[in-house]
Amino acid sequence: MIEISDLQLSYGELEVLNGINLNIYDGDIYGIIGQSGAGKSTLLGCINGLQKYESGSLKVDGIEVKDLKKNFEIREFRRNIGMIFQQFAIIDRETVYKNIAIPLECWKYKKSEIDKKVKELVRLVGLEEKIKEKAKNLSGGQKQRVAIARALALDSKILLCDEATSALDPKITKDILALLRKVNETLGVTIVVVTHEMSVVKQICNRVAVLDEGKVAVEGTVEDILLHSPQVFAAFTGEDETKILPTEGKNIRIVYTKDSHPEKIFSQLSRDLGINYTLVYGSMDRYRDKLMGSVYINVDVEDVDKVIEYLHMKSIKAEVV
Ligand SMILES: Nc1ncnc2c1ncn2[C@@H]1O[C@H](COP(=O)(O)OP(=O)(O)OP(=O)(O)O)[C@@H](O)[C@H]1O
Repeated sequence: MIEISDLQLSYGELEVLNGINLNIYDGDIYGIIGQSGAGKSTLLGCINGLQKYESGSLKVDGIEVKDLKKNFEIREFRRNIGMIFQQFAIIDRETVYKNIAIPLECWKYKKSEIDKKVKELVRLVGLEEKIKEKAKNLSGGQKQRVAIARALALDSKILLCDEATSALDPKITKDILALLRKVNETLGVTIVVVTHEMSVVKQICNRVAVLDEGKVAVEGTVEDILLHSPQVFAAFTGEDETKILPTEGKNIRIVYTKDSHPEKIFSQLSRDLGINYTLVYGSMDRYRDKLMGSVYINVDVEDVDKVIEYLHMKSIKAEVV
């Protein structure tokens, strides 16, 4: 578990982390999203001990990271934390095999163990056929697969991803995110994903923190935020749905959840209540494997209470916006 409380870090006058509080639980795929300069990479650097925070606490499995002083303590600590980057950071002139073997060689594993582990990992990341290929001859997506395999070579329990898909096209991004999900599900690795892309959060994260000017602006499960306060994400998607709603009458947001698909209600609503309404706008999203979203309807001011009461009676989530 990663426990962060009141974390502060400045570069000279610039306060980059300004009281960060969040917990990342074992098995999470945790998204840290924010605009450029919000402090996301700095926070990742604190988690793996590369950045020294000034005050507050950051514990990984109970170990206060800033208390690690001796080289061997730091090395042992980092062994459990793999990291991947936007630009892959693998050695182009070496083969796929060698790139994955390097951390194992550094830790003086036996040749036979290295061989077994590297072969297991290339299978996991789907690169068996490229095992002898030089990294420079690989595509971006394949390079990121090598980087993931290398990051997991020492059986890391935590994988930190710093904009790991930002240099990839959408289809390859999807494949890499699916691979990260497989790593999380099959190996139980906790994954922390730093990104400025909402689509990345929606595809794989279970929890998310929105970082703004060195503070956590919002934190919670992605599902809850998508359902209850999607406007939080508007800055990242560029789609603030509430801006296009009519200014007359009252707008009601009806939410699709994993348990309720309210489409049937649209034909019944007018009939049962004897009122008119306008279907204004709807947006559907995939969140991991589910379809989620909301539909906005516009009703006359005098009808709003009975519409809300009716929807709630039918166990449909709805609110006036
Ligand atoms: N070594 C450093 N010295 C001085 N300032 C720094 C240093 N590293 C980062 N900064 C500044 O700290 C702020 C936060 O940087 P950081 O890289 O953590 O943000 P970020 O949210 O990851 O941004 P991006 O998405 O652009 O990578 C930025 O204003 C950056 O210019």
